[in-house]
Amino acid sequence: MAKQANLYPFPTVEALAPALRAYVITCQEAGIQRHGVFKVAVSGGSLPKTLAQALLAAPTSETDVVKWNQWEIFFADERAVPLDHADSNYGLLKTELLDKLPQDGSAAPTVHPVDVEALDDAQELADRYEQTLVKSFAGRDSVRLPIFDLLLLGCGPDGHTCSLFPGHELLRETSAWVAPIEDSPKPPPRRVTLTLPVVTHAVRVAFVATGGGKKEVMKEIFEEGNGLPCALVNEGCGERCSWFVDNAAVEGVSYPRRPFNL
Ligand SMILES: O=C1O[C@H](COP(=O)(O)O)[C@@H](O)[C@H](O)[C@H]1O
Repeated sequence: MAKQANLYPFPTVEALAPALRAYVITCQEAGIQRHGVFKVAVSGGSLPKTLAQALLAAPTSETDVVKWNQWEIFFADERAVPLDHADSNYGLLKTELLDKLPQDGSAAPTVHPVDVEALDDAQELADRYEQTLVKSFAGRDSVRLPIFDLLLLGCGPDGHTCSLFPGHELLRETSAWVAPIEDSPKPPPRRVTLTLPVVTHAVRVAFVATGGGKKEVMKEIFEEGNGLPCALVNEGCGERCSWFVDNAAVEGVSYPRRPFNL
């Protein structure tokens, strides 16, 4: 039987953050070993804050190093708004994390925001972002689907991830890498998102879900699935998928927990 997604619960976000850091650094080292860079896509929402807590912490050993200059950061989804808009996932990551890195060149990841020249046309915005991926991944995967070293994802209270929403036709997309959405049920309505095949093709996928507000949907994802986007990622990735959660988010959820060990 295929192995299932890993569920790692922690008492608090403070306890979760060092484990998330260790996991990301392991993925970073694997990516650098494979192709000299670490290609990671990140979500917006509550993720960047927890990620910053994990990655901005002081190193605890010689190998506990975030090699920012070898990171290539993409966005798992983005809203069609200017990059300094309050709804921008890029803007959020910048405020929470990128602006807090040393600005002297010693920690300068390559960051790939969407092309703001195309904000008025979601299809064009998606096509241009797909071209950004094609350029970055070309020659390496030659190139049915890009293979991210890691996707860092959030889980909405309705079970959405990226901008893939429950029951939406986008869940049936099979050929695009990046797709537009004009009718997101969560505002703002116009967005672009990595598609499900790209998400499930990543080397590793990590969800971060914290707080009691997530516990009903976590129960549904892990006990029933119900075709929820997060459950589809679990099914598509199996053990390549890991969930970093606090106890509040999984209270009452029947699913085997794993102790976090790398
Ligand atoms: O709209 C979005 O929501 C999801 C989930 O956000 P959260 O605040 O519930 O963690 C997020 O992962 C996605 O990137 C964002 O565009």
